[in-house]
Amino acid sequence: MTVAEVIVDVPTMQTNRPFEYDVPSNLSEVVEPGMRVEVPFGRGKRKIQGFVMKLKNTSDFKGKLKPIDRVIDLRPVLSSEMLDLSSWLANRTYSFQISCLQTMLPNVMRAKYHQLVIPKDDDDSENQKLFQGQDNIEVTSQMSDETIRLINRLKRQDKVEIEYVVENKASQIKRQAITTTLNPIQLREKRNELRSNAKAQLKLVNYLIDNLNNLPIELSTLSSEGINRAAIKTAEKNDILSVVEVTKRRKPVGVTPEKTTKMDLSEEQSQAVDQINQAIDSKEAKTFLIEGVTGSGKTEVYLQTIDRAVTENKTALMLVPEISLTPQMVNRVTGRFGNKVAVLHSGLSSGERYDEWTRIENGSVQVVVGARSAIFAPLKNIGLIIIDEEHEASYKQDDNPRYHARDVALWRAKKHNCPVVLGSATPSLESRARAQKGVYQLINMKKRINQQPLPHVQIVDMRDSENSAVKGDLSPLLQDKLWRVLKRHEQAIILLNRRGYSSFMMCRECGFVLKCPNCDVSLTYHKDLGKMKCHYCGHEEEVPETCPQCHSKKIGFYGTGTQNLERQLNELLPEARILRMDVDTTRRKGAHAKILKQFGDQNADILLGTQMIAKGLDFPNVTLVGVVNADTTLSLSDYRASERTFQLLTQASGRAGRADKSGNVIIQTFNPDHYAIKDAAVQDYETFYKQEMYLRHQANYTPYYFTTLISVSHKDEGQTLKQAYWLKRQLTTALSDSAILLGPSPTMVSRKQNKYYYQIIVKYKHEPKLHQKLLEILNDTQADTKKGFTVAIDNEPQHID
Ligand SMILES: Nc1ncnc2c1ncn2[C@@H]1O[C@H](COP(=O)(O)OP(=O)(O)OP(=O)(O)O)[C@@H](O)[C@H]1O
Ligand SMILES: [Zn+2]
Ligand SMILES: [Zn+2]
Repeated sequence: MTVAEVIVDVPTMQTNRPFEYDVPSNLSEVVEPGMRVEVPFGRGKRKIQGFVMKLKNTSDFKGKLKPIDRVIDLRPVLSSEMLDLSSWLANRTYSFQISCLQTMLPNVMRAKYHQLVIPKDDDDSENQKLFQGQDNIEVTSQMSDETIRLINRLKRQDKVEIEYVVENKASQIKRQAITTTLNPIQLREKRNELRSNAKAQLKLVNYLIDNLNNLPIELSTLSSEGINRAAIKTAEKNDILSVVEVTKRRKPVGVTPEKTTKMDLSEEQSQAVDQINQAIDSKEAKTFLIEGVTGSGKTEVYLQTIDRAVTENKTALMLVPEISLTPQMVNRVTGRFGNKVAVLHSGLSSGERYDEWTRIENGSVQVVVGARSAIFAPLKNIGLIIIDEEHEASYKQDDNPRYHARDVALWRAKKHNCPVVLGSATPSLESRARAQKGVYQLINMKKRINQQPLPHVQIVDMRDSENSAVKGDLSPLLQDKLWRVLKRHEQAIILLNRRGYSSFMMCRECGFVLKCPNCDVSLTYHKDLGKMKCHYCGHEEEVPETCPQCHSKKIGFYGTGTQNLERQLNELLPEARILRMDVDTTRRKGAHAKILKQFGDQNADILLGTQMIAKGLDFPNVTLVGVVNADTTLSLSDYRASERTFQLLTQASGRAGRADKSGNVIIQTFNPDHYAIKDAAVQDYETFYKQEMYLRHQANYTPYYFTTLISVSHKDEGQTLKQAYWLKRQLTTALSDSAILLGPSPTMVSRKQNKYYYQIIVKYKHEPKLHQKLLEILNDTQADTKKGFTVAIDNEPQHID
């Protein structure tokens, strides 16, 4: 007997474990781990999907096992590595294993697609029997078991292959076309029936007769031949032709970049490359942290180490933040490795994405570049994993499963015995601290390429009378610098910092930001309460009318939009060509790339935008970067506020003066003395790191403490709060005295879709019972599902809001 362990697609706590099913003899040669199957579940005739995790010969189950109904995939869609990973991930992220399994598959495989069986050998007698002259056959649920078995045997004998075909609206264009069932003789008869003054009809029928080999013919083609819709309609009415829809496959557009070759490395680069290559050669699952200033040439280090892996017939995986997955970055990789590269990003239609996934899965590519979810790319024999801009919060998924790509990378590296390279000019404090302890190996790159100096940064104190007197958001100094850049035909980047925007209060006279007396994070305004509130401990107070520090009345909510700023720039510099990049201008597919190309081709002078323009960009003609409002990030109601500010300012400044012209940066702020701003101005990561570590230590935050965020929601606010307090009591019993419990407090938007959200923060160093307790809590809350509670657990949250 063969028994399959199956994870079923019923995302509840009770079903979050493998269920055993009998593999009926007709499927015994078909079912393999990693395939999806359809199984009966529960009472009644309900059929659900599941993933086969394991096959075995015995079962402890006393009764009669239900049989697997049918297989959905004719080949495994997940490897054994991925199956293992899903177990680990589910446990680590407190999510259902079924969600983890599904997360690993490309979107389309969760939706609709066809499987085609294609003969590799047309002359084979069994193939002839199966295909009966057809090019391929589609696998359907009606197919007999016998046929499925035959297909499976042929597949094993390598006589057929199975291809997934996506029914994809995005990558296919539907067009109208005409076709006819009439033969030339019938058509001529029809023509003879036409009146001689029916000129349009005559023309159409003649055209049809001449082009019978080209059917169906698109309406657009006909129209260019001077045949109009009316004529087609009439012909349709007279049964001469019919109008049909045809689909045309859209080829992904993209220019193949010019082939590049290895650059001669700088001293620092070659030291980095040597260390990493050595780890690749000796198959060491070691983690490197490259702390390299902006423009130090980290990308070339990535490329040359990837090259080593590829040369040794291994594969390499490189993650970049979605937003820096620009053509510039992609071209650098494809320019070096050509068609050995697969690129995964959200700009692809799901069909294109699926095609890339297939190329990876069947071993046609050796290098994968992609955003967060590319960490699940089905690569075999991985020799190197790279995470660029490793500090980026976007590497953590916001929804279930709340995984961090870095954790998954480290897990996979251990499986494959390969090094991981984390790179950044501004590493996350966690990673830098791990390097301090020797868990990661630190590689420093302190110099820019070609002896270029770091840009010259000036901090503008917006509290100064000269600056506060200006109408609008641009200080006289920034105005002057912009004007000079234009005159020299160079380019500028203007950053409007929108993070944390307008929910906090700041005094425009003295820069004072209203903070929580207990938690050292800023208070945020809760519209529904009309009060200022702390997201950590729940402390609340009235909205102040005057500044508690200087008693000025200029305290208020603070912020300008990009459109407004664009208008100000236009008024100030009417001759300047300005590109605006924000959520509004980048909504359409490809818009982001288009704007960057326009700027790169120097068809604009100023690129104005939000966070999305701050990192990764490498434009040689940019000599000025202006940050309009450095303070907004600083006022995030999150203990990472200073870290985020430092990172943003350093990264943004790093866009200036990367080639042979030197760069200038202007940072406008109301908090010129803040260490995050001062250290960013001199691009001094190490000094910032020390200061920030000291403060984190004082306040018991990461990386000195682990953090887990637990949020609970329900339609009724009283119920939510009650449940939150119950949760807190549960946790208290399981935790030692050294753990810190904060809350319950309402989240930033405490009411979403008519549900109330409260959260509890656990800070701890070593709590062996916590994990089990959290699983129990999830379980208990699930049992209460009828009452409509949702509990979410976020391990090491990236934002607390
Ligand atoms: N060895 C080299 N010789 C000449 N030019 C180089 C070399 N290495 C890198 N460069 C060039 O230096 C510039 C900066 O390199 P790169 O973009 O990799 O910097 P980075 O370290 O990734 O910086 P950031 O963190 O700001 O993105 C690029 O234009 C790159 O082509
Ligand atoms: Zn003040
Ligand atoms: Zn507080």
